[in-house]
Amino acid sequence: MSFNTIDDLDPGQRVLVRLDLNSPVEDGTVQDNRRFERHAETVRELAERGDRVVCMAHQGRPGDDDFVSLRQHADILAEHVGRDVGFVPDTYGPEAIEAIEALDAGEILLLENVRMCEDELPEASPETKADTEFVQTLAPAFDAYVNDAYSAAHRKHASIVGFPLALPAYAGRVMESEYEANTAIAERDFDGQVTMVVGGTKASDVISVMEALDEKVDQFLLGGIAGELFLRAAGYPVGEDVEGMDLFDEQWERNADTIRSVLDERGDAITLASDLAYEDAEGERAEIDVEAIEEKTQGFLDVGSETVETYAPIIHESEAVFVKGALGLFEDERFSVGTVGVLEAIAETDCFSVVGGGDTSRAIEMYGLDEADFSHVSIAGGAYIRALTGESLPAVDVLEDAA
Ligand SMILES: Nc1ncnc2c1ncn2[C@@H]1O[C@H](COP(=O)(O)OP(=O)(O)O)[C@@H](O)[C@H]1O
Ligand SMILES: O=C(OP(=O)(O)O)[C@H](O)COP(=O)(O)O
Repeated sequence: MSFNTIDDLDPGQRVLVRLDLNSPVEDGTVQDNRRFERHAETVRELAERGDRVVCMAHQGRPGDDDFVSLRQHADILAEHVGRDVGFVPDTYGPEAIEAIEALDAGEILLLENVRMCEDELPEASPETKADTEFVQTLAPAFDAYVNDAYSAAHRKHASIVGFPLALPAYAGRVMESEYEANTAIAERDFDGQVTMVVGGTKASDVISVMEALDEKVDQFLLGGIAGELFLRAAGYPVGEDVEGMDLFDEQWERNADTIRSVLDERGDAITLASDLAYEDAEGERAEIDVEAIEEKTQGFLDVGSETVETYAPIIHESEAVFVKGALGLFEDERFSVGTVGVLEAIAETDCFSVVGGGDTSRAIEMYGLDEADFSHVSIAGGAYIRALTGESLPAVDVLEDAA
């Protein structure tokens, strides 16, 4: 390992731990997910060693609906850790410092959403971030900093890259295991067919992975919002916003040229959905062949069953399958057919398989699939993509420099 881990940190200290508890928020309620379960292991280990454990994390971005307090996160984390997790509605002010100083050995505290602090977000160098009031005020209350937030490791934010310059820095268990698994994949070669299932909401993630893994991946199977944008580039009347949506047009403006050129150059390696699913007037799932669509009048929320029947045999023939992003709005059972169908096909084979994405990995537990049927399930989205494409991660770079 190129950085220090908890094994290198003496127990009984005051430890500041960066977690990634960024979660789906539905009607103001934070949804439990794998990130809590995974990070709980690091937090429990530190508490059991007699450390005073202070956690910081983010939720959403200012201006978005899911930009909320971490109060609910503290309760969900506590359930997974099996110990109380205190919460203080402050990031680094007097209230936070007082709560930190009041902790006893083995106690756990979660600070308020770090993105409520002005110094956190604008991306900057580790030196600039280390110099902020946030880092300079909080760091002296601790003996060590542990970064467990692998899924936010691609961000040059204060809580990620600033603290390692101000405190002795270590990687947590999630950081360690995700780094090991995802980096190994980038360096691995496969003899047989390599397939990548790409979907989800972020077209730019999908494009960058398709461009960077051009040589390595033989077949890309598309779905989700990203897949619909590719259908639009292929000439189908879909992939645009209708009825107050804001998922497609802005992404299309930004990415249309790249999507067209990827499709042009790698068309033979790209399979698009042949049918799509939507909600009919009775509120039931209905499907339509893409050739039969004359005009988009409502949202398409999943790929259709025929598409799944095309994708499954391609997966069965593969030696390695990677997944990034869901093929539909799987959180709604009616539109889980594409995502679950593909995951089931992967689980049936003994190919090398990795499922990534904070949201997408949630489908595995939601639909009763067994994590043991996959080689690795990553709780990271953007960071996983960067690792797969061999890009370095700022959080890992600073941990390495610190070591
Ligand atoms: N057609 C669709 N309409 C609305 N949402 C979709 C559609 N297809 C996929 N999604 C959503 O995409 C989300 C996952 O995408 P993304 O955020 O890119 O991935 P991740 O967080 O897994 O990296 C899922 O929560 C799913 O509901
Ligand atoms: O959920 C996250 O990223 P992901 O959606 O790529 O998995 C991370 O918490 C990073 O959040 P951000 O993309 O708002 O910086």
